[in-house]
Amino acid sequence: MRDMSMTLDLTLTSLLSNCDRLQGVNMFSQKFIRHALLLSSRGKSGIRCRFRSTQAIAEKVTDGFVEDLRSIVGKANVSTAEAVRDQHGHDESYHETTLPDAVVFAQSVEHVSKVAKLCNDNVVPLIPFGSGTGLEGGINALKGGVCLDISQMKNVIEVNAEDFDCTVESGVTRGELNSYIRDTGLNFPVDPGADASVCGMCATSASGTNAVRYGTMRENVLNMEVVLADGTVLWTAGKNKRSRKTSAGYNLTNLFVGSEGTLGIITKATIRLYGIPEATLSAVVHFPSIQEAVDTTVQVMQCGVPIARIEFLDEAAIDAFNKYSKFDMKVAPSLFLEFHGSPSSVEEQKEVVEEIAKMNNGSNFKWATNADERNRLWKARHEIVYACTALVPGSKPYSTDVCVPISNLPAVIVQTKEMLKKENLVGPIVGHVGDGNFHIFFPVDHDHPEALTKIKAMSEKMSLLAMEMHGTCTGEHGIGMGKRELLEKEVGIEGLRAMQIVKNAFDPNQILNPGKIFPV
Ligand SMILES: Cc1cc2c(cc1C)N(C[C@H](O)[C@H](O)[C@H](O)COP(=O)(O)OP(=O)(O)OC[C@H]1O[C@@H](n3cnc4c(N)ncnc43)[C@H](O)[C@@H]1O)c1[nH]c(=O)[nH]c(=O)c1N2
Ligand SMILES: O=C(O)C(=O)Cc1ccccc1
Ligand SMILES: [Mn+2]
Repeated sequence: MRDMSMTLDLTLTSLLSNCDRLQGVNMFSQKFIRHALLLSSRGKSGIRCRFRSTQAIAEKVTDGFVEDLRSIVGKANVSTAEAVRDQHGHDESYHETTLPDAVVFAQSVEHVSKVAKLCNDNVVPLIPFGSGTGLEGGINALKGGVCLDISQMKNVIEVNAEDFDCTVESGVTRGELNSYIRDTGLNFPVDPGADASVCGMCATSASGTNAVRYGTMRENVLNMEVVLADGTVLWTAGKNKRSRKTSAGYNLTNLFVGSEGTLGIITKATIRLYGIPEATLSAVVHFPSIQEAVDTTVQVMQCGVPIARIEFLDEAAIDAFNKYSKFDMKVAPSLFLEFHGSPSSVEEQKEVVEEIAKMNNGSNFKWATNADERNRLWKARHEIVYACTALVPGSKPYSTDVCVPISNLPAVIVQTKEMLKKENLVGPIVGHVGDGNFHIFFPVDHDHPEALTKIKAMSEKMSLLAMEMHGTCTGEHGIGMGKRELLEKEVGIEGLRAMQIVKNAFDPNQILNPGKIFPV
């Protein structure tokens, strides 16, 4: 990697030689900027990073640049059509669309590397696009530029069934992978509700309903092929490596997990697989209060039951769930459970959990033993966002995503519910409560900006409460656009600065997904 002074020189050179960017700035400011840049190049100013992060991005997707993109990936794999740019300018959340100038459909890592180099040389923003299912505006092109869609790279490179691992290209989704490996008796259990790309899941450090048993992406990625901003291709744990453990230097794999497209483009991932359990049993149980449902969860976890799924839905979420997925469950705070293991272990887990739930006044246990019933239940759980969205036609999802140590979960959920009542806000609550993680769903209608202001204030309050209770503002959706202002509060100014140093070292020209993660 280049050293920092060289980086700065390059940045300054490209800034000073591209004065078209300064045209909208008045003469006095232009003079000041030039002077400041020259001073900073001589090490006399503390504003270096500032200019790098805010001024270094050019909007230079000219016809010539688009031709250069076409010469790399072929004419058919570049689009500047408005509909295509629109489709790539937003994810599934409420964040309003911001269009890239061009969309490139990469077919190989060589394409990705050459496109990155071209963008870097021309200081053009580059935004990796997995499958567009994110919930924090991660793919919005805040500064225009090139959206790099890597969803067509769909090879499963290898499956090492005997080692319980496999390597996939960036476009393979978790559903596609699980269909592909079905005959091996293995599966990849990490399951955000959507059929996201595995590499996109690495990029957001995704998890979902069964992280409580199998971990999040962080625990399940062994290695990744990554393309850096300047086109360099590397493997985070070394080429062809897939050992379960390593103490070899810095953990680059973990650095790229959760980097949200801001440090590099993940073109392949080597991930862990698990045996499909011999026996599986699902259940639903209802409670008189949220407190009793969540207390049950805490006690189940504290008893060390190796539960595969323990999901909370409050009465508002159950109501939406019933209406959308045609169930008729009791409208009450509920837990959806799943046990995996040998028949005897599943039976033992069932007995312990049933007893704990009954002690907390859980009732109306319904057991789903056959695969069709179970699949119907979990499909509907995964569609809860759409169920909630359907309550307010024309709305888009705003999700909160706090996560706290399990013993603090009952207090945080109960206080959150009280805050909702006080603010007169409607928001179904669902949670991966075994991990101490839960979401409030807020429907956002962009015709009512005042409602969005209120929702944002509530979301911030919740995040601050979670942090106070030793938790995080995002357990699994990432910072994206929505949580940028909370990052410093969570990791402290020193933590934020360390992250910025890492960002600047990997992406000196600030081309990779600009405007994400870091506060504006
Ligand atoms: C109905 C529903 C339900 C859920 C969720 C979504 C939806 C629609 N999600 C969120 C979502 O599925 C999750 O964030 C995925 O990991 C996003 O993967 P995509 O491939 O869609 O990334 P997407 O294309 O949306 O990109 C997300 C971010 O990652 C970056 N990125 C994507 N691919 C990359 C790559 N190959 N290299 C580098 N950067 C890349 C992008 O630049 C962006 O910043 C979720 N999540 C969760 O954790 N738990 C859950 O329970 C749910 N539930
Ligand atoms: O279903 C989930 O677990 C999610 O993470 C998605 C989500 C988003 C917003 C509210 C509820 C659920
Ligand atoms: Mn979730």
